[in-house]
Amino acid sequence: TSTTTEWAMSLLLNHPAALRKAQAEIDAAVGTSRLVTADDVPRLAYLQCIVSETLRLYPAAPMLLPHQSSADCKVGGYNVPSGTMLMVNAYAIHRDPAVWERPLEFVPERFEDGKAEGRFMIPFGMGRRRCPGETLALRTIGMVLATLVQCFDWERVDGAEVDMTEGGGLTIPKVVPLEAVCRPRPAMRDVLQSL
Ligand code: HEM
Repeated sequence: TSTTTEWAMSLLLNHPAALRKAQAEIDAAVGTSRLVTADDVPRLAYLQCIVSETLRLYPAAPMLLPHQSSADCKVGGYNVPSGTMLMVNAYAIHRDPAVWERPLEFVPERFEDGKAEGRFMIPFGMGRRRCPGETLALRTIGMVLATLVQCFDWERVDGAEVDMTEGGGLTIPKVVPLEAVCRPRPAMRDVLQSL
């Protein structure tokens, strides 16, 4: 959850227009006289698009978790004997140019108005062993992002692009942890001071 939030904020810092659009959406839906709440998050359609696009580009478990075939089976024409360890490359599936236009670019709009419906995305796996923490994770990421975007103006350190190098392994950490400059938004000062 924290890794995905860090990728999302990194992407927003490198795409200030998307950050402004998310802030405008929250201002219109929630205003600046109170903090965004968990009940608001489902109504923040663009914010959800940002989370989806982040999970498409940087799925926290890029190879899902290892599975093992419980019986001999055939997958995509390959014979898979019982007891074989199987890895699913969700990272490659999410960046497949046959499925996604401009697959390497951050374009949250591709998820707007159900446009991406039917496209195959599996950041939480699928089937019986699908991630049971999905709802909690999506709610947490949505709430944290919405609060950070509503309460603060964000800038890159010295204006330099945020480094997006990906670390290897079972998860997909940022090699260079995100550093950013945040300032309380003047319109939110009263709300923040009353906390
Ligand atoms: C962005 C956040 C998260 C992502 C991307 C994610 C992704 C995944 C993936 C890909 C799997 C493997 C699914 C498969 O075997 O095909 C998994 C399994 C699992 N996840 Fe998550 N997860 C996230 C957050 C969480 C949270 C917050 C919790 C718990 C509070 C959680 C609990 C679990 C558990 C217990 C399993 C094992 C399920 C099983 O094998 O039956 N996950 N997750």
